[in-house]
Amino acid sequence: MSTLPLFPEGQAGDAAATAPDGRDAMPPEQAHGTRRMSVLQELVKAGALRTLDHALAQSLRRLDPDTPDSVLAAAALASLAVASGHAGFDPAEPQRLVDAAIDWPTPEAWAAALEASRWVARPGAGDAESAADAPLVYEHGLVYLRRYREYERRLANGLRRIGRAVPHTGAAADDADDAQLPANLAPLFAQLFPEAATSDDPQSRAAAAALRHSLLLVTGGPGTGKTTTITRMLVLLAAQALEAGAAPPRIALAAPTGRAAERMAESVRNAVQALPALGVQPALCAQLPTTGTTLHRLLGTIPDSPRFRHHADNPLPFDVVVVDEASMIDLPLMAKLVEAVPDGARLVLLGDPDQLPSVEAGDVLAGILRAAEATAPTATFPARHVHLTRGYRQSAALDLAPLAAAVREGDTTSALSLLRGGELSGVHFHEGNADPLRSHREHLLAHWASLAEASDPAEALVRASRLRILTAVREGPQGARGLNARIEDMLAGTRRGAGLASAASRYFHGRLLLVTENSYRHRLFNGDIGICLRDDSGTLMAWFPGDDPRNPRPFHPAALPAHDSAFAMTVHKAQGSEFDEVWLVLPERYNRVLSRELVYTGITRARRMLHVAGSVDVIGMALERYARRWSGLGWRLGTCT
Ligand SMILES: Nc1ncnc2c1ncn2[C@@H]1O[C@H](COP(=O)(O)OP(=O)(O)OP(=O)(O)O)[C@@H](O)[C@H]1O
Repeated sequence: MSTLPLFPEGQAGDAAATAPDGRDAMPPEQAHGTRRMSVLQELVKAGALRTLDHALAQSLRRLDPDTPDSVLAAAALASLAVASGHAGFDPAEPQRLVDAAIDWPTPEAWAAALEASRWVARPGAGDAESAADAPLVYEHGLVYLRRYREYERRLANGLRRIGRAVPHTGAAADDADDAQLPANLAPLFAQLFPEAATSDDPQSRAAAAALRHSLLLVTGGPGTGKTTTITRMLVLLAAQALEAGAAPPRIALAAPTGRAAERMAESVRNAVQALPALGVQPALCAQLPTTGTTLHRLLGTIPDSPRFRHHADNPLPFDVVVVDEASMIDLPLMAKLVEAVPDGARLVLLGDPDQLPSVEAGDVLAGILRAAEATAPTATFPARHVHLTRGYRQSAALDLAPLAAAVREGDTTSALSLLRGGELSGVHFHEGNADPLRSHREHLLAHWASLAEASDPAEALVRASRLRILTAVREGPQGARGLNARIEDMLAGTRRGAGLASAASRYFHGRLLLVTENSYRHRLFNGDIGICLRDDSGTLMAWFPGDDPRNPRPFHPAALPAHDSAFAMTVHKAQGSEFDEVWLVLPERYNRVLSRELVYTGITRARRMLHVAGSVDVIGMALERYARRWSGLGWRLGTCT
């Protein structure tokens, strides 16, 4: 059997060398007169497949013309599933992926065809590698592209390895009570967590668990103290090493995007500054890291390669790896991260599980959490999970918590009555308003025009984060693309001496940019935001944040990786960022991407003021939908069915 060059890693979109010809051979089912059109043909006709998905099915058929139509369709759908955020495709619920009227095979017939196919591997056990010559894997009810099945398997194995190991520093992970601290740390613990003495304080529970366990999950909404807790936990680990006469722990702080890494480092610095007031010695505080890095930088990108310098055979040189915004990490990246964590090191994942899962194959954090919930710490998946619920960042200006809770729970009645009631400070509902660019033109335009007047690029980037339009969709009248085009026209009209003609020039002084692909060469990553401004010599450059926030890095606009404008951006792209004032603009009609996670993620990006523009019907439909993803991770971790 020939091995197919399917889906070069990280370049799924480029692999579509074959354009769909729309002429699918007559499927065996049709030859027997049972259906008029093959499932694959129906999918193509419905416009459900991407070129790449169809090309995969076509290559299988070229290699073996007898491949049943249902297997070809399953291959195309497994490919489409990854692009829709799933790890694999469930043939028992195809309408969850494609909601066109398709004459689907019965789950039984589909399963039988998959089981009999030469293209489909059926590994004997969840942790066994699947045969390299079969491009698909059918396992535990899901059809996977082999590569993604392998990522899932490697991730599960890696998590188990980390969780079972005895941490380098600290007490062994055993079944003793987490709250039982090493006696010599008790005084410091009491200083760090004064509330633990009088109440059941989940922050202190998380820190105590971290002393005993190598794999810790700390979750909670914005401002619930995840970073503060972890900073205090790191103090405990540093103190423990000091007492034992060991070297200080080597600690890495990382996040999936540069922006999130920066925010995390800033929160850690703030938390460290508060430590002396709690009586912590400055010498201990000095051992904590003050900078964060992206996961890509941590793992060491190799130019033009999806592989990293650090992996199982060249692990990261750290004893503790703390990763923020873990809900944004997709399956391939999480698998690579986990494999690069050395034996005996700790991995701490922080995140908000109610946010949107990663756009790419994911729901990884949710899968890990489900497994951690379902198991005792000594079982097959020894992870500790602490969920923080009390919000500490109560801004007097913005009373978001009640609305965020209603949205998170899908409680449409409460969410709408809170929005309409107008009593939450800082929250403004523009019911039925489909065009805030028109209704609030002056206010919005004044903000964008001010970017071009900043004294330097660093100041312009700070100003840029003061206001952002967030959209659910990219296309359509309420989509980021159309709004950006209109905003650019509006700005062109305001520029002195500039007629509309200058709107045609793509790059202009004050244009906000959003990078839409990872470029390891530029060290620019999907979601990074920059601004076009003229430098001292009058040359227009694109400025992006660097390691030092005071010194953004200039790039020639023509040399940038793929990018869009960023005056308006999708909620997906805004994950990990916060803005003083958020305008969440919802589409006029229901769209598949709407879900309660999307609305939750969108509204929780606001720091001081939130505007929601949309209809009651669309909000209601969004809150009814839960962005559940197909994943075998929970099952693979040995606990879920
Ligand atoms: N136990 C506590 N007592 C008082 N203030 C606290 C406590 N824990 C956290 N805070 C404060 O709450 C704010 C938010 O904390 P922190 O940044 O740790 O939250 P977070 O969950 O990491 O937030 P985000 O999700 O935005 O990253 C900070 O100002 C912090 O000082």
